[in-house]
Amino acid sequence: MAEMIDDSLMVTMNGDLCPGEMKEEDSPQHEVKEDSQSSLIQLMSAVSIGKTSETNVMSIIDWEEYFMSIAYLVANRSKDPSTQVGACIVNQRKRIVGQGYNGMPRGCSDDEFPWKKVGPDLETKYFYVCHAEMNAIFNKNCDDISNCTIYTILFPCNQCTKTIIQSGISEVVYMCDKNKDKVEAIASMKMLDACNVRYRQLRPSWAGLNIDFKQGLCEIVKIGQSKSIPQPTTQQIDNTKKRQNCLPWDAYFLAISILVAKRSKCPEEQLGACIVNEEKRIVGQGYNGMPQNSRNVFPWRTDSKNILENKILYECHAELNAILNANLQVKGCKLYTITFPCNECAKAIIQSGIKEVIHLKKAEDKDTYVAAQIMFNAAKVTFRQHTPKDEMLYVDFSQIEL
Ligand SMILES: O=c1ccn([C@H]2C[C@H](O)[C@@H](COP(=O)(O)O)O2)c(=O)[nH]1
Repeated sequence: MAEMIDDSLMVTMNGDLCPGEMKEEDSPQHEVKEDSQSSLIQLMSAVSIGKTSETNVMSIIDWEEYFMSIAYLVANRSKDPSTQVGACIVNQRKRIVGQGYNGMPRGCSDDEFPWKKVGPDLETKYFYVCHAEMNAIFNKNCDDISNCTIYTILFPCNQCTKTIIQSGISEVVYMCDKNKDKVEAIASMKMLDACNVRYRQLRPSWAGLNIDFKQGLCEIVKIGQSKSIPQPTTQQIDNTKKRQNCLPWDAYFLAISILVAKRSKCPEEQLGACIVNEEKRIVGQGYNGMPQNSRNVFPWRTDSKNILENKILYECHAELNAILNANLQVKGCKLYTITFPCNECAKAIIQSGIKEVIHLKKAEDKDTYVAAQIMFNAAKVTFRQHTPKDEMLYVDFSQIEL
């Protein structure tokens, strides 16, 4: 049975939630101990935080939209000239544990293997290309993905379905079922039904994703709203050769960081970060938020004379959360982030063994960033600003006919 997704969620300036917001325990932020938390709650009541007269709102991407958006963004790495598919695997704590797109097997050159759709079997892509779902499973960043959900653009074929079932995934959420009458899809359904793996279609309420590298912002483009959004240039595609305009790695990881930021409830600035290992696997992602399980008791404001009523003492930064959310070793990894890390995050980056920081925006001239740079230099953590070639990336959700 198909399920509708929620509209984007809104949060008010003081952190109050609008109807339908996820409970705080659903947040993938790092955990805090319950006992230390209760004393904090008392403290917060004592300083009577909570209501402010401010009415600013910030849009937050819904979990399901977020995971499917990740799948669409990942698809932008595919070299397949005709169909770019993406998939992402999510565990019960709502952490992304695997991402993949359709491509040739490791070591099989994208330039040498065929991308043709028609011709003698051995000369078409079909015998060689690995599907997005299979790649997401093989790219997993933890040992066990049982009871996870896979978000995928296409309903999985029978081969991927076998891999999904054998890896213990318990739910498949897909957008497009254009292949539903093909024998491969029918076989998939038979296997999923027999093995009690749930599957459902996500009906899109959005047309695409507009990633603005200049501002470090992401806009969800709803259906019917797309006219104001710059459309990708249409060029003649040669679908016998590898796709040329695939998103470069640095731009891709920064785009992921921008999308991750869209989960942040911070009304002032939504920030995101991701950590990438040598194999180019994303091992951790994070956004700025209050400590996990803090039940929205902490303020988002920044303007109170009483420092205990401001967010600064409580907010966990995106970089810290990405490190704490990592499922694999972060030693030797790269960290991609929208803004240059503050001195506190710099300490966490250095202590965790991260070796390179790639930031989208220029570091502001403030002591916290100067201190971070001094420490990075001393610790031999390299850092560089990366400005993607294109200022905007439009991720088109209608690229695959629904
Ligand atoms: O579930 C699926 C089904 C297909 N793919 C990949 C395999 C190919 O690279 C393309 C399909 O190419 P067409 O030109 O549309 O036949 O999509 C996948 O990753 N997952």
